[in-house]
Amino acid sequence: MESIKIIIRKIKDGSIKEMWDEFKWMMSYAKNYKKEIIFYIFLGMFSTVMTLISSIASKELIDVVTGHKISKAPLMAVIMISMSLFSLFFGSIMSRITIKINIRIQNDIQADIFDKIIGVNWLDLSKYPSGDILNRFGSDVSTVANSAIGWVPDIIVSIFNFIATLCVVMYYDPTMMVLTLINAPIMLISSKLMMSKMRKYNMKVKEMNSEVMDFQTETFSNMDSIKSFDLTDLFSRRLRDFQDKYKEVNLEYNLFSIKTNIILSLIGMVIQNLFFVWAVYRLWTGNITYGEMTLFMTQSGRMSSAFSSLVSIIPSTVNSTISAKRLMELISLPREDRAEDDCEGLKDSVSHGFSVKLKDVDFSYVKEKQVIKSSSFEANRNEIVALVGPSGQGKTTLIRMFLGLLSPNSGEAVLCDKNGEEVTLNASTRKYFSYVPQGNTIFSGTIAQNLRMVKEDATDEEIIEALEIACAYEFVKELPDGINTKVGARGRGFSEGQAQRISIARAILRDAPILLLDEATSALDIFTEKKVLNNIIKQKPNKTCIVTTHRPSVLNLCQRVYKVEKTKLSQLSETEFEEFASNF
Ligand SMILES: Nc1ncnc2c1ncn2[C@@H]1O[C@H](COP(=O)(O)OP(=O)(O)OP(=O)(O)O)[C@@H](O)[C@H]1O
Repeated sequence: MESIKIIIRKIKDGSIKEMWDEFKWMMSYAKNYKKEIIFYIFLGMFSTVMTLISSIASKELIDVVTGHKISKAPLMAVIMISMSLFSLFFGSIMSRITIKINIRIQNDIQADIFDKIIGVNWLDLSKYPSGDILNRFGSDVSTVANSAIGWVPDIIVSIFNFIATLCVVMYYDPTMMVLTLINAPIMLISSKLMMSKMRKYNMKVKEMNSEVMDFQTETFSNMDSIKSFDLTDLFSRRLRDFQDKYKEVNLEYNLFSIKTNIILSLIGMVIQNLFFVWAVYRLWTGNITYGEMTLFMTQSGRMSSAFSSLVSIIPSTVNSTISAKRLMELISLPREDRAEDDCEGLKDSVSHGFSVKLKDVDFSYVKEKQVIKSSSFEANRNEIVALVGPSGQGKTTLIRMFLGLLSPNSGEAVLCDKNGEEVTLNASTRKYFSYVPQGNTIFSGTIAQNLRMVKEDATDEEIIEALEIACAYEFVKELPDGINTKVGARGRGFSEGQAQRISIARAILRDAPILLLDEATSALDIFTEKKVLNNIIKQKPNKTCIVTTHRPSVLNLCQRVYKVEKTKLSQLSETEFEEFASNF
């Protein structure tokens, strides 16, 4: 009675329903491979039939040797050997098909999930640590892909195997069949009881893996700081702490698995021994032949292995549904708003330039902390407009709003063409912006490849022109391979100021009407900084340039300066500006 109550509780706590939804999601990927999967199942069943025929042939052969049906001997030997060879052959084909489909499904799922993840709303995705995303993208995708191909076919083939073997046993001795079936309800009830605990442990292990991955990515991308602050011992200790936690979680899960395995194996052993005792008894009483006895023993082994593979589907099901759950969570995050149609009308005015406007905007990342409140802003074509203010007051937040990565909680953020037509800033207006973020954003490849990322068909001359405007060509031309010089990830091999100028050149090559420079000239000397900004305005007419800066040298080039402080964005008057600049 108690166990029935537990089962009902498990069903009610929703883990079965949750798993069913996750299963359906995984299977949606397998749908595209119906034909291959059906073929795989067919081969699996065929191989089972071959093995059964081979077992029956071996029974006959034993009967021949022990004095029965002597005339059938050569035929039985041929059948037995050829069936075993057939089954070997089909086993190899199946393994080949499995790997082929598996790689294709894995690539499919990975590509699909990758597209979905990069299409997710920036703010929602930014809440996940990059190590966690990497772990989900790597290990969870591969688990789901393996299950999409292996799961259903394996269940079907194992059930077929079980039933076919059962039929053979029933044909020779129905009591044996009953003994075999005792296994089933016991195994099913115990696996059901294990399910929710297994899911809990599995989730814990996966979360731990994500934490470790996050720690590793963070450590290796901040090696400079770790070494310069002499933090190597600290990070070594942290790694060991993670390893201890990892060990603890995994060992806990392993202990649980061992306990459940022992219970299931004991049940299996009892049944198998009952089976054996019954077969010996039947042989002793002369009801079966030696051949039948051997057949029962091999079939009992086959049935228990078919049953174990059915039971082992349970932990792998838990593992893959948890992976599916983690991936579903990522891809079900809200997608970016791409109101493509709204910005259709802007296409023709690109060469005339655009204005960017904020109208009475409020924004907060989290409810408790307002970042921008009742603020307005305007930057027009042929203008350099500065955003200044103390650190952490919201300058980068405003840049994210211009890029349509963030939307105001209230008020309007719009792009405006020369005729005054306005379009709300969103993911599809992003193409009208060139952005140079804070920090190093160079990718591995050559300098030319880095620039061509934003304009695939750019000629060498266009690349050189952009590098010249960004004052980068003066050092690039001195390099032995010029624009084809290799750059390491994050600009390795170049100084910060050089990497910044390559990033600016890339933004210039994109030739978008609006250029956003977020502290993008911070590593340049004052002279080069001024030269870069002057070049942009002179050589690229109708551009709107918005810069965030802490340096007064840039401010003198700006038509307007906005200060962000204490949630307010306010335009500085000339006197305020002079006062502000003198306080630097
Ligand atoms: N992804 C985020 N989630 C939650 N809060 C954030 C996030 N990014 C920034 N903030 C908060 O928003 C505020 C403004 O940050 P922002 O990066 O816009 O400042 P900033 O003026 O550009 O600073 P700095 O001059 O140092 O670059 C800060 O208090 C910061 O803690």
